[in-house]
Amino acid sequence: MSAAPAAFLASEAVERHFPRASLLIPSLEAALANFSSGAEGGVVQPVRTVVPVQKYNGFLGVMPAYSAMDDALTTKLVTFYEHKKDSSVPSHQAIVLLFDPRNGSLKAIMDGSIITAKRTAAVSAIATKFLMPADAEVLCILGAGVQAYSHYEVFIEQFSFKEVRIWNRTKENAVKFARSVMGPVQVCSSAQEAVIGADVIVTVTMATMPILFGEWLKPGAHINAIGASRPDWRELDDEVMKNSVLYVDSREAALNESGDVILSRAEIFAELGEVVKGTKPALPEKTTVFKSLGMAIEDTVAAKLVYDSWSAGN
Ligand SMILES: NC(=O)C1=CN([C@@H]2O[C@H](COP(=O)(O)OP(=O)(O)OC[C@H]3O[C@@H](n4cnc5c(N)ncnc54)[C@H](O)[C@@H]3O)[C@@H](O)[C@H]2O)C=CC1
Ligand SMILES: O=C([O-])C1=[NH+]CCC1
Repeated sequence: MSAAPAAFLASEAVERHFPRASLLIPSLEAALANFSSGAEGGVVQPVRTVVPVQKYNGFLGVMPAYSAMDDALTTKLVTFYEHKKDSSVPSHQAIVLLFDPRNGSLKAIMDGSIITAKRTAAVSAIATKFLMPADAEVLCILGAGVQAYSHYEVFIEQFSFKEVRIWNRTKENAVKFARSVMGPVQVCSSAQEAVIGADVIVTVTMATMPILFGEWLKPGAHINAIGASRPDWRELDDEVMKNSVLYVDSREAALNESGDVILSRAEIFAELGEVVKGTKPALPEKTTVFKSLGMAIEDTVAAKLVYDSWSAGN
């Protein structure tokens, strides 16, 4: 007897079954808490394997995870390449494979790019809910790529900022961003101009050297640091790292993969999952950094959401 053929869910299907990042917030909060609960949480997730493709300035990441609570088993394959200016190919491409955990059969192959964009933004929204200052009014986004759009969408839905600012290395992409999203966005000519006075900052660039400097920060600001996922890459300078309370998605990953954490030698205060569980405090009155590297378990719960909706015929 052979297993039923795996379903293929292309990006349109994934989008249809996962139309808003916020749909994933409850299951992501549970997954983050389970991840930070050790063996009791039932999450098995090794630090991802990353294969450098040096000749072409690219990387292949392999991200497997199993969640006993969700009874879901996946692996994501994600490539990330430094953007060539004239490239029509996205810098990040991904697929997620969903297996039947009872027998190892492949149940589905799905586009992973939308999942990556939305689950990352949803995790940042969770961190922001806990860590942003009580009277946050100004949101600043540094970068204008895929993650900038997904973060904007969920942040505008979940919070009520009075002002949104964007800066991008290539200004025309920041202008394009401001023209294509629903609400008003102020395009800034420098990162410094965008950051000064901001309450919540999202760094979503492919920078390998700092683009955010501590001297610009408003005390009490909250930063979601999403890029710089290699041990020798930075988005934040030492002053940001040393003068903030540092939260991470995974301690183990941060100490292996994050240049911002490794090179600054900043002390990790807590995993976000510990804050969700209530075993470590959120300190929204302090200047805080959430250093996100992206976890396989986030893809697992997203793939389950998509597959369950698809198989129910929604
Ligand atoms: N933490 C997580 O879970 C995840 C993190 N990421 C990371 O988020 C970042 C953004 O990803 P996407 O939006 O998908 O990429 P993208 O290629 O769509 O956008 C990248 C943006 O960075 C800008 N940029 C490129 N080089 C730069 C430099 N040297 N200095 C300043 N800006 C620069 C580009 O102009 C563009 O606006 C990347 O670093 C990516 O690896 C991506 C997926 C998940
Ligand atoms: O979690 C993820 O998929 C990634 N993090 C950095 C590059 C891709």
